[in-house]
Amino acid sequence: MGSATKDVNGNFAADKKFVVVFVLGGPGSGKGTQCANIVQHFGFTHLSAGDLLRAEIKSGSENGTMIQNMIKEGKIVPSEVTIKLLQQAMLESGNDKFLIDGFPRNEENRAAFEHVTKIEPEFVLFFDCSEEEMEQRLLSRNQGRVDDNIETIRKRFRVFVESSIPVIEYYKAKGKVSKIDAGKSVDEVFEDVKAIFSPYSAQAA
Ligand SMILES: Nc1ncnc2c1ncn2[C@@H]1O[C@H](COP(=O)(O)OP(=O)(O)O)[C@@H](O)[C@H]1O
Ligand SMILES: Nc1ccn([C@@H]2O[C@H](COP(=O)(O)OP(=O)(O)O)[C@@H](O)[C@H]2O)c(=O)n1
Ligand SMILES: [Mg+2]
Repeated sequence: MGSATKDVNGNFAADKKFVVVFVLGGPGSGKGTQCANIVQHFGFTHLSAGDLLRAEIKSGSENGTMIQNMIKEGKIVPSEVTIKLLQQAMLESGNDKFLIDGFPRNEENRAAFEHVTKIEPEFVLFFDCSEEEMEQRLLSRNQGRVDDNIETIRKRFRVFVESSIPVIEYYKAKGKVSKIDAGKSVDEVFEDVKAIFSPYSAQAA
């Protein structure tokens, strides 16, 4: 049970009780799909940075236009915006175990989150998938997303290679990355995911 208290700066500096798993992988690698499965089996709260940013656009926030433009271009929104949304969602959830999906996506995201929250991830789940497969999946995702078109997809692949892979390498050097072959079927991937999360099953509701 987490007592999700904030300190005076509105951050989690004094609270070490949160369990955070970063869920990373290229666009279309299956992060959201597998997080939904993990939530059901292991009692985590799923926070997708992309979903939070899209909700912020819909809410009519003053940052909405900026966020929308960045997403259309496949660019990474400044950390302060995304981290604020993540912190709010963590506090509102009342939970103490989180899957943070699609974050940190670059070095700025990573360093700022660590600085502001003082939270170190338990581990990083990395969904490894070929660009050919991810492209197919994104082009048939059919969620009406402004960034699921071939032009933006190519830009997102470039951002993933140039900015997000270095974050995965950073955690790999710390021995924190669990890499999953995400090119298989949803059920097969979840079998591998389950094996990684089994130490957490005793804590599930
Ligand atoms: N293992 C899989 N095999 C085939 N299609 C998948 C698989 N995992 C997810 N998908 C589909 O691919 C698309 C992208 O998955 P999603 O979970 O949204 O990925 P991400 O969050 O990494 O972008 C969705 O339409 C989803 O239903
Ligand atoms: N940490 C993050 C995560 C997403 N985003 C933005 O949101 C877009 C969609 O992210 P997403 O995680 O929903 O995308 P998928 O990898 O799930 O396809 C990204 O391409 C970025 O423009 C961001 O700026 N910063
Ligand atoms: Mg997603």
